[in-house]
Amino acid sequence: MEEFGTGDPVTEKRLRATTATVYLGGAETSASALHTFFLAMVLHPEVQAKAREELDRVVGAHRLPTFDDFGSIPYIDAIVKEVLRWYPIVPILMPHKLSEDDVYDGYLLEKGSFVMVNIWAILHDEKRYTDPFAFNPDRFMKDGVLDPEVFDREEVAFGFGRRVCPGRHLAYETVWIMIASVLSCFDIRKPKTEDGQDMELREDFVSSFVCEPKPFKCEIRPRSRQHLELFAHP
Ligand code: HEM
Repeated sequence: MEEFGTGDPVTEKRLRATTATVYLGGAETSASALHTFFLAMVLHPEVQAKAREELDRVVGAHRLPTFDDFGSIPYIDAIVKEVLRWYPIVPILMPHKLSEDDVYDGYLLEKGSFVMVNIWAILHDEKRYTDPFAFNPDRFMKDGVLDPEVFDREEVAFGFGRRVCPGRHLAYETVWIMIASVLSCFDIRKPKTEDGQDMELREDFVSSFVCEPKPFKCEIRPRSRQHLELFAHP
């Protein structure tokens, strides 16, 4: 740090605090989103098949997806949006204190009041989302592209106003590239029981400040030797 910085202790303290904040704010949340993604894929092989059709067509089998593919593989965006909507990582936000009087839906909210946003309710509102408890990325698609008419709020999952998640773009892109890369190369399935049947899995989530699936078993198999090589040595 000294080599690149000023050696100023205040700067160093800020750098340490910023690094810790990035880690504390970003590590568990992004990992939880991926955890939710794996559960959704085990439960919905038809979504994997659709994503793979898009990936094979646009990206092909000789390279991994990159950020240059952004905009060309909209179904992957639809999956990211649905992962963040289906079980929002932070279902109820920390209290926000109003810095001035506000009016919402005819109600006066006085300066100094605490407001807690219910992200879960917004993202499961039946008026906006048909069958809101179902995992269905197609709700964000129309005619093969993202539907601009859908109340698309992966942003809702990242909060609002001055305290909105500052890591939201990094988080979205991290989750996007992970999902695109994993689906390019791997098949995610229910594990088999001893008598060869698919093991039953349920949507079972930890209910705490950060929402993520309880541990579950799944099989993650390379689609082929070529896909495995590609993932290991991109
Ligand atoms: C899928 C991943 C993520 C989700 C769902 C998420 C969600 C959220 C939410 C809902 C808030 C509270 C916003 C509010 O109160 O209005 C928040 C705050 C915050 N997030 Fe994230 N986040 C994610 C990833 C990240 C990453 C990658 C970073 C850092 C690189 C990060 C850093 C922070 C910080 C520092 C805050 C506190 C902001 C403040 O209070 O001013 N988050 N996040």
